[in-house]
Amino acid sequence: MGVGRRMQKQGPPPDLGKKRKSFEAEDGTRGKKRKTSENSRPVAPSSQSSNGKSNSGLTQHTEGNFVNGERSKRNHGKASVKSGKAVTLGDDSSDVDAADLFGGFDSDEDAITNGLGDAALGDGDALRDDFLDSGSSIYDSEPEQETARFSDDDGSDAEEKLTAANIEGLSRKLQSAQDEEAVQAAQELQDDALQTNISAEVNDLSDTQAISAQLAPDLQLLRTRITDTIRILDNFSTLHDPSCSRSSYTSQLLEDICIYYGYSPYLAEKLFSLFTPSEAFAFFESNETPRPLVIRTNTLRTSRRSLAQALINRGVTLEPVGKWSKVGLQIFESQVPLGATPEYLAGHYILQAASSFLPVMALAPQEDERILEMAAAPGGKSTYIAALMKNTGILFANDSNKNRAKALIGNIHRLGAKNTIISSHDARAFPKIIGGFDRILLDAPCSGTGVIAKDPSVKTNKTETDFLRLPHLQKQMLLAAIDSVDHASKTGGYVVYSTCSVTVEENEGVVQYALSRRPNVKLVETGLGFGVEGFKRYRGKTFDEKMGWTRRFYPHKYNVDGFFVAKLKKTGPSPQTKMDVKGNGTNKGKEADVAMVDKTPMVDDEKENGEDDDFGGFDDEEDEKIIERAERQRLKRKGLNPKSALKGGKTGVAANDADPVRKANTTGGQ
Ligand SMILES: C[S@@+](CC[C@H](N)C(=O)[O-])C[C@H]1O[C@@H](n2cnc3c(N)ncnc32)[C@H](O)[C@@H]1O
Repeated sequence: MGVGRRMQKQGPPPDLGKKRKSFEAEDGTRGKKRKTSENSRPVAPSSQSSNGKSNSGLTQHTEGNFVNGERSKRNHGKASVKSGKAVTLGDDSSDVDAADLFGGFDSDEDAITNGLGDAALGDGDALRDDFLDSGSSIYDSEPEQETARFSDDDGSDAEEKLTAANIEGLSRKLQSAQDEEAVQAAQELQDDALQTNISAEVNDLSDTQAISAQLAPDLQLLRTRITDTIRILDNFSTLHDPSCSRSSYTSQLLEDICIYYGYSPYLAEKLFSLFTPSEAFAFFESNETPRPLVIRTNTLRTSRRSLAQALINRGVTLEPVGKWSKVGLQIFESQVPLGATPEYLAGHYILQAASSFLPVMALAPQEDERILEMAAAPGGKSTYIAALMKNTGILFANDSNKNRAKALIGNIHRLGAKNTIISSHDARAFPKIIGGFDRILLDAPCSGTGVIAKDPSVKTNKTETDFLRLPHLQKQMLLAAIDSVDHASKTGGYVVYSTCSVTVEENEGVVQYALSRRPNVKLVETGLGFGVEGFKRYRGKTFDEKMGWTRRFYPHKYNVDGFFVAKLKKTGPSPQTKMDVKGNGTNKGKEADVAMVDKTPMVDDEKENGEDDDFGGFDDEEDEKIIERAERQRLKRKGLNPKSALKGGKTGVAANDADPVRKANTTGGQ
């Protein structure tokens, strides 16, 4: 972390209405510039949206960063009230007592108890303190705020003007602004040509349309059109222009979103479909701001209170991350690099996103258990599991990527996890290697659509192929997890599945697939006292009725990375899976569910069942063809010869890119 960097408080964002009001205040007066993606297109008003010319000149747009403005004001306010001394920490920093910060917490607070997840999260009221009524009013549109929102459109005041006519007006404005800029640009080019004697080239560029297509649109107008369209879509029956369909408004909006935020049309549509239009807007907005920096106390080495005191003495401004966690500290400001303090080097803490605590809390590891984390590198969750196990029992921390496994080894050592065995296998092979686990965490490789604020490249580099390939891998991994857990465990028999993605294909779709293939598992509650319920229905598909027990965490609701957490309980042996591994020295002498059935490709039982839909199934061969075709196209687009790049035969798709495991390794988190 950079010196002096100040972070906003972890917590929910203000409601959209308030944001909008705040935005109006700022929007007309200031705006930061930010880049859009290369494949962004020029603004195409509804009447002209077929333009479709590429806009290579579109590199900047205005950030009406009202979310930040308001959030940071509010949050910092809260921080200074709660941790007043810390915030004003100066030379006499030693005066500050960490206990003040923690509101006189119990000295045992940091001693992690068994089943922390359930216990710590049981207090719904406490959670609401930290997450407030997170986003509950996001969909509300208070009349006076709505009026204010449109106040700078054209000076008119009435809601009835907020119709398609309004949008068309905006489109015209955008177009005329572009045209005007185009004319100016042409003039400038001519002037340049006169000076440089290259008038011939100027003539080539004299097509105003072509120039227009290369210029940045007026982003304030674009943003206004986005908010206007959202408003109409949210109140469609009363506000829409009868001559315009809902889908034309939606495609206009998506087009604007792609330009404004820099998403590929494919991903913008996928993410948009998860929310109401106004919530989608809040989601896209939140991806433009970083999440708070959080550290997790390593209770194997210290207590949160001692750690907080030590860091305060070094000039760090911090406070507990929220009542839902007893180990998290949110960092607001630091005079020292947090990855190099003596406390860091001594393993007293790890930098870890708050949402990464959640799968481990849902797993609720117990002392003396035998636990597996299937995809564990770089070890943020494994080291938390080891801490909750108080270094008892056995933790298997596995990751197929040997390079990433090195970071895992480093963290396991630094944080002093002594009950941990590190391995590097393809997680899908586990049922054949070792079983009998009381609990398994599968924090699966994913597309990273929950962490776009951290990695904006996700906006453009995730393709349709990724959303076939990743769920395919995730489904296989989840079946392997189920087949490796011990249904007869006295204390457990649980599998937690998590991703840092928000797409349904990678989450509910994967869980649904596992439920349909393994009747010996059922969904149970995560024990996390907050989070949005998982989808029970999506785009015409109906999921298991308990899918609402899975939890979705969104940046715009909780100011954490986007995350998904599902908890499954195994109720009986997997079909055809009994195999006694007693005596092979790998477990506590339990019967392990080594999944012989999984030695055969899982695609077989799908074929038997004849099911294959967007979420419920996959077909290896079919997928492979699609993946290969897409890979060829991608290579061609890059100007590479697919034949030489794709070594080998039919399945020789590609060394790095086409191997889901290798490719997935690039998307990870702590
Ligand atoms: C989201 S990251 C895991 C982050 C980790 N749980 C943590 O908290 O630090 C996903 C991991 O899955 C690993 N991975 C990908 N495919 C795998 C496979 N087939 N078997 C095992 N691990 C795999 C990647 O190397 C990557 O480290």
